Amino acid sequence: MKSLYNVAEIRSIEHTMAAALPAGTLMQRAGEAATSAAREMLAGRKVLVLAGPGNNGGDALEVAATLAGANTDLDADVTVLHLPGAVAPSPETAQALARARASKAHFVDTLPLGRDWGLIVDGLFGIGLARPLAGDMRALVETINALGRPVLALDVPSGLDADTGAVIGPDGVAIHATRTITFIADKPGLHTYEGRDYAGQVQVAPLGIDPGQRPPAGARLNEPALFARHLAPRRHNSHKGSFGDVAVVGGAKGMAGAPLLAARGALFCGAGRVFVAAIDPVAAVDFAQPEIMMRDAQEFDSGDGTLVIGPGMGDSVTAMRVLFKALEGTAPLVLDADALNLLAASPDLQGRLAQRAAPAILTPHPLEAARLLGVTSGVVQGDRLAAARELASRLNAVVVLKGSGSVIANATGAAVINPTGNAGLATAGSGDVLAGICGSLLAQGWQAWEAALGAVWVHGAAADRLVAQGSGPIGLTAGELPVAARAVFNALAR
Ligand SMILES: NC(=O)C1=CN([C@@H]2O[C@H](COP(=O)(O)OP(=O)(O)OC[C@H]3O[C@@H](n4cnc5c(N)ncnc54)[C@H](O)[C@@H]3O)[C@@H](O)[C@H]2O)[C@@H](O)CC1
Ligand SMILES: Nc1ncnc2c1ncn2[C@@H]1O[C@H](COP(=O)(O)OP(=O)(O)O)[C@@H](O)[C@H]1O
Ligand SMILES: [K+]
Repeated sequence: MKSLYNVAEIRSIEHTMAAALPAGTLMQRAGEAATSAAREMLAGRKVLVLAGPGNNGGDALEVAATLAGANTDLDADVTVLHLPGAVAPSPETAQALARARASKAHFVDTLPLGRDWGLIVDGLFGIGLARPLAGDMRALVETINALGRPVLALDVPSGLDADTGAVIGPDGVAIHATRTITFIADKPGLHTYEGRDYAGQVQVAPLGIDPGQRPPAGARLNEPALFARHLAPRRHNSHKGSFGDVAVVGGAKGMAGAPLLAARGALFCGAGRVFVAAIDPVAAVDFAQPEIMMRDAQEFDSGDGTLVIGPGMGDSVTAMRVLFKALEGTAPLVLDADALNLLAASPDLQGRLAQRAAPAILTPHPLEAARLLGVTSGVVQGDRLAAARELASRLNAVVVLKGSGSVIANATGAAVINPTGNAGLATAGSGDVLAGICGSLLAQGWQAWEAALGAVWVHGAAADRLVAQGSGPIGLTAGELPVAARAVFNALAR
């Protein structure tokens, strides 16, 4: 299980472990693990180590001391830019400083110009960052980022909030790392919002702390093990009725494509029968995908089938009526796009959704989530896990808060961050495909929680597959996702 611990949880584990070990052990282990990572990354002799005022700086000083130590086989030329704070360092950091001072590393007060660093080690701030980087510190981070050299961040890229993945602001900056070695356990902020861009490749160094001894984490990373129980091979003796019906309700005038994309997502991920119930019907058949059955939303009765409601649905009276009927019924629901906006405008509909017994998955992007919560999208993005959890608990549904590192949350407070996907998905219609995949898995009998986890994982992996094949991220189209999702899904099911 890929657990994600927030700062409070990490501090508590650290506290327990530090009490059980000789003083300074954890920092020495952090230094050793980071030194191995640094050696793997070296792209030249010259190493710049940035050491801040706290224990993150202590970790960096351990790295400097080892890289430039007497016992090393490395011919590294280590420069330490040490930025002590106003308060005295912790005993372990003081010890690391003494070790570094006694090594061949040379200490400087300002960043030397024009050096072609083979590696920069970022030990400015870790989980103790308390306010935005400002003044000289801000200028230093901007200069380092502009150098474009390989950067190994210790624990967290300096300036990034380890809980939320936001650059600590207002008006803050953060180190752009090539790789982050994070200590004790993985952290949510490295995987969502701005985290993926700033952290680069993430490596976890447990520092000898047995994962089995850690308390359960508040969040985790998505992985197929979380939904694997639904990934059974198909029985020979099956028929289209075995895999459920999906009806996509949407497609107001000028937005006929959105429900078709969702319908294809549903079809290619295995739903038995797929309908589009259009608010403003324009075609009797989709000639590119004739398997999809076209209906008029005003007359359509989906029976027990799963409803994916919202793609391109608009906010007409018809749309409202259809949504109201869906909420009154007992069908499993996926609510996306305009259905979410209509829901946001109606406390009555929100109450009805919360009272329903049948499963529901909501797939808001940050602005849709903000409308539902009555806040700005900045507030949502500022703490994506909290926003997703709050929505899930208010609306008694599984919520997928989309975006880089989509967050899946449920009404009991569980939260999962999805690691698949890439910026190729930042294109019109990819969310429609996701909604269709969610509906497809619900229709095939998956529990809502696992359907959301599976759909988000497969959707992201489909985009990763397309990028690996050269079809993105630039110019990747939503229409390519269903076929790629099918390949990913079948590979998982095998
Ligand atoms: N305590 C432990 O047992 C371990 C701690 N470790 C390291 O220790 C780090 C946490 O250490 P700390 O709690 O000392 O925190 P940090 O080293 O992240 O930073 C805290 C220091 O920075 C100052 N500060 C915070 N925000 C600032 C800002 N915007 N501008 C200027 N100064 C600012 C604080 O006043 C404090 O002096 C972890 O991220 C990890 O790297 C590791 O060595 C593993 C073991
Ligand atoms: N940078 C990114 N990295 C990973 N996934 C992304 C990224 N940008 C967008 N996505 C995903 O693409 C989809 C976009 O959905 P949405 O915003 O609803 O767009 P649309 O309504 O045009 O389909 C979501 O699944 C979202 O998580
Ligand atoms: K750091």
